[in-house]
Amino acid sequence: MPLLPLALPDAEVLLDPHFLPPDTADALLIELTRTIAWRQEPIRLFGKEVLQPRLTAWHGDATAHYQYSGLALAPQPWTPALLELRKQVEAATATQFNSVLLNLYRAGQDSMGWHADDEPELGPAPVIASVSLGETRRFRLKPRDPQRTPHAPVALDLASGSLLVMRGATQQHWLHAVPKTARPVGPRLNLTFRAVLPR
Ligand SMILES: O=C(O)CCC(=O)C(=O)O
Ligand SMILES: [Fe+2]
Repeated sequence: MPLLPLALPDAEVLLDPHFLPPDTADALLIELTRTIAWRQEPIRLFGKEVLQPRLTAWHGDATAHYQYSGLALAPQPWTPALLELRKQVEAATATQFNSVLLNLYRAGQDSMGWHADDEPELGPAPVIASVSLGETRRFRLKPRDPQRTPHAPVALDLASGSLLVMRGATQQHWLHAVPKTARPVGPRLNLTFRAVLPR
């Protein structure tokens, strides 16, 4: 299925809800849940050390160092499953990626707060390619400055096997989040492929 653009001002967001066949998505979810060395990283939130409300892992080329929410992350090496998925994502997006951030939302209380992927090492207009596996969770987007970008917040339900691409000025003008949900939900695994610039 093709990537279809969403009509949003000051952004380039594209979605393919059926990027991976359901069987492939299911198998990948099981394999990655089992084999990735998941960690719950501490972050500083309003001056306090807390644990991130999700599990994470960072894989990529040895040169792809990355700062994330104040964490300096050295990448773990690519695994065969991650390399295969990268190949498919690169073909679909005509973009090359040297790293991937994995997030495991164990249940509804796991989340990601409002942010933009605007770290300097991603460059001014990064392409972020996001594959979701497992439980459908709501992904929200809202303008950073509603004066400049007059648009209501957007909610996308990212189902298993979907591919979401954010590129162009999206990170400059929009924020995104995966809020907690009170619904009883199973695990969701998300992979965001990124191109980290050399230091
Ligand atoms: O889980 C998601 O869909 C979003 C992940 C995300 O925004 C990130 O890794 O920066
Ligand atoms: Fe993000």
